Amino acid sequence: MGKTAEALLCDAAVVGDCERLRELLAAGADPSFFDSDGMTPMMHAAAGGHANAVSCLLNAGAPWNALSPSNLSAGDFSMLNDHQEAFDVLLNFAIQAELVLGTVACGGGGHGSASNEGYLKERVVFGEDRIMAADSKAVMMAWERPLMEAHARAICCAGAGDGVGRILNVGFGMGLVDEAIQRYSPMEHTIVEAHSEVYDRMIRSGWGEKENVKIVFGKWQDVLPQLGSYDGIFFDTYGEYYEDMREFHKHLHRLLKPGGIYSYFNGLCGSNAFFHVVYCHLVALELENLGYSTQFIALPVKDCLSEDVWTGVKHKYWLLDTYNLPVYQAPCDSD
Ligand SMILES: C[S@@+](CC[C@H](N)C(=O)[O-])C[C@H]1O[C@@H](n2cnc3c(N)ncnc32)[C@H](O)[C@@H]1O
Repeated sequence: MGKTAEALLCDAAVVGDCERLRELLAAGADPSFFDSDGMTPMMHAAAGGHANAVSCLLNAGAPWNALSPSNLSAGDFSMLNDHQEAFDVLLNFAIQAELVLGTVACGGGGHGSASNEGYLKERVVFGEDRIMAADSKAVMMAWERPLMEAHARAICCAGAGDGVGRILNVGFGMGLVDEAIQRYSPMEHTIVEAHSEVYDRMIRSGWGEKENVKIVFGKWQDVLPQLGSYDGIFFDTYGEYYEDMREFHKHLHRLLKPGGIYSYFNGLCGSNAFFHVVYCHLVALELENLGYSTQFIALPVKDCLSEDVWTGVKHKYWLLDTYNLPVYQAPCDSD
């Protein structure tokens, strides 16, 4: 029996034969086909570094975000095999697609993709090393402590000399970032928290009595009028979507002082390396358009993430070896 048009498409993609690909596509071969190994023609083209074949398949409607059985996309195959040109083609296409169509690749934002309203009404369970919401989903986990310490450093250590000014943290969770912020003795440290049980726990553990701490209870969306302007801001909520974070970004021009530093928990698409890169670029594009300068600090996380960290957790929200800590600086007055 002869091969199907789709199998031939995969063969042409493996060797990067663009003429043959065009012929087969023109005759109606389906570019979104998965072969018996769960690979699409574009994954084959990307794995072989055939950038022109990747373009040809994208133009024919092949999905850039299809996943193999091991959860790898065409972009991941280009990254894994160091094929820069094929990677660039896929990255540019994915950014354009996400800009137009929104959150195709990853519905969720940083921590969790449950409904925020639903989560805020649920009970949470506080453990030694985690806060859990319903359905065995982790709201926050202690393995992130070094990341939170690095975020605190980024938002507190911007200015030269004069001590640390006014800092805002949105989302208290386990208080890891806030503990780290306190070590810099900021002039003022405002914390926004919307979950009543997390808030009660903060109060019970003495956060309300700290001289430089101001706690604002409520959803950040509702308490914006109570907030001032800050030298450093960290954003890390739960159960919100990328769209919610974008909404928060619309208020940065008022919340962040000129030259101030903004950072957020960068868990966007934390279970797929290529999708994660796409979302790092999307946020950077969005904030650079507003005049912010961007820097990502690469932090290895393999060592703090043994498999048993996730015992009892339904959704492993971070699977990558490197955490990209975002540091955005607001334009200075004179910029
Ligand atoms: C991932 S935890 C934050 C972890 C924190 N960065 C730490 O170092 O422990 C997210 C927190 O955001 C809170 N939260 C969720 N939605 C919120 C909202 N809309 N406004 C303010 N806080 C929110 C959650 O209750 C939770 O305490």
